[in-house]
Amino acid sequence: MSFSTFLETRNLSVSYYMERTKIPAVKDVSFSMEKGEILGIIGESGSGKSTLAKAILRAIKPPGKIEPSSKIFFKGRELLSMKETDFKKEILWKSISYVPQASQNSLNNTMRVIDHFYDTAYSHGLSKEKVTEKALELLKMVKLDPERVARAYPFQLSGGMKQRVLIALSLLLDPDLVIMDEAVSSLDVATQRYILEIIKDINKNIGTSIIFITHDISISAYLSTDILVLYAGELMEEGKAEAVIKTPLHPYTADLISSVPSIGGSMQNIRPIKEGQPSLVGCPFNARCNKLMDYCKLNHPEVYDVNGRKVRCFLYGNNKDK
Ligand SMILES: Nc1ncnc2c1ncn2[C@@H]1O[C@H](COP(=O)(O)OP(=O)(O)OP(=O)(O)O)[C@@H](O)[C@H]1O
Repeated sequence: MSFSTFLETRNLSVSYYMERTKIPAVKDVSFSMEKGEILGIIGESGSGKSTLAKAILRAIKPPGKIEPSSKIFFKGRELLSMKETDFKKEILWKSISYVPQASQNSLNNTMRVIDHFYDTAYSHGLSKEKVTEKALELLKMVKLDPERVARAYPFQLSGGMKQRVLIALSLLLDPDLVIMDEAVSSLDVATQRYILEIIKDINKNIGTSIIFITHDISISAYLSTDILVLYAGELMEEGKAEAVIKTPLHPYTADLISSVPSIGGSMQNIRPIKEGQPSLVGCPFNARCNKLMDYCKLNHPEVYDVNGRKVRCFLYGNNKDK
């Protein structure tokens, strides 16, 4: 790891140990991100996006387990080997915070919005005056009427407003990184766009780095500076967003892009992605791939470096004589 690396996972693997089977949800994922990036993590349902986010937050609960070979470096510290109390005191909320999936339900309807800010700040020793001042400033930043919303109960707010409250809350302790899991998925398209603009502004104006998890590649294309594509728990492609969207290298990324009207081109060019389950033998995408070679059926590709892009596909590996 270079000391300038902001976040780096190395061989991160997470499995859920059920009574009879082991579900490997995240497999050997190695990626890094620099400060100031908006990294979009995309993939279909079940591809391991939330599990990856929870691993960085050390929020994996049994039957889930982070495999021992995994490492997560953040600003020069290895997070998984930190004492839990140190992680909670020094990293969580203060350096890395999050907006969880289905987050609108994570607000407590019996507490006013401002009390959620007091609650979050409580264990970090901030005075009530300071928290009030900061909360109002943040509510304004996410384009809410600060005084009115601070006094409101969550049930008095729309879904989009609650989502903005949660984004404001995630910024309370000035974190370097916020992980947002499907933060706009449940909202209508106009509200989504409005919130994506706010997220872009936060990134630009206060420099907060963001990991934005979504199953919708058009959202990622719109928001992200960098994109990481997951399939069946594995990194399939990673690179600068513009390059990934304009010239996708992995057949799966290409299929995701051409299945979406807003970035795939005209309606005539839209192709639905072939259905199928991840394969347990060979390349996990082999049952759905339109560039399938015989070799992919039995062999598992590693991640290849293609001009600074990462891609897990034999089209880019040295597979001659195979
Ligand atoms: N608590 C759990 N117990 C058992 N298996 C789990 C648990 N949480 C996730 N999994 C399994 O791990 C795999 C990855 O799930 P994960 O929720 O991380 O995917 P995801 O890409 O975030 O999907 P979604 O977009 O639907 O949330 C799936 O096969 C899922 O069934």
